[in-house]
Amino acid sequence: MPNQKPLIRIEISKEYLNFSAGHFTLFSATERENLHGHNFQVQAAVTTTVGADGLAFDYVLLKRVLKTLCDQWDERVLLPQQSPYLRLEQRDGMLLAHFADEQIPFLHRDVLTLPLRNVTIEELAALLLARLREHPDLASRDLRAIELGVSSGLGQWAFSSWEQQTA
Ligand SMILES: Nc1nc2c(c(=O)[nH]1)N=C([C@H](O)[C@H](O)COP(=O)(O)OP(=O)(O)OP(=O)(O)O)CN2
Repeated sequence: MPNQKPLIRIEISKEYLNFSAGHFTLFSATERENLHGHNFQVQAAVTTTVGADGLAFDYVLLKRVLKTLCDQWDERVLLPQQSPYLRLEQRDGMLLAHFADEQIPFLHRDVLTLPLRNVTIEELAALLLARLREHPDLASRDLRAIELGVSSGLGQWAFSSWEQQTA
């Protein structure tokens, strides 16, 4: 067995890693929730190696990246760009969301569209994981696995995970 460095899992779950956002879940081409909001909570765990100095990497860096990502979504209504049920249209300085026979207007300052099929905790977790993975501050880290969780309320989480494929 080659001399492999020990792996360690570092978990970050801080109260301030959250974002308050509005959304509505789309259940079909004709059924959706009313617009409402959650205080979404975020947590993450990374699996990495530990150096000869007993340090994996300064996890403050991970907390900073997670906070930056949360802040980007905070205090906005989140809309999916890739839903099969929702069409987004720019008209008269507004963003119109077309759903079934409804036209839902939003001011640009209040809304953020995301490359998602639906604004669900599972889709939000997957997108946050992708953005964490591609963040330049983490690119040089020897990350072997990442798990990212998003919660829409106490006791309900979705976790998206990535693991380095061994050759
Ligand atoms: N698979 C998913 N299903 C649902 C999601 C989701 O993200 N993924 N989201 C919702 C809604 O956002 C809904 O607002 C959540 O409803 P609810 O469970 O009632 O939320 P509460 O925090 O109020 O939970 P309580 O059990 O009522 O305390 C629905 N489905």
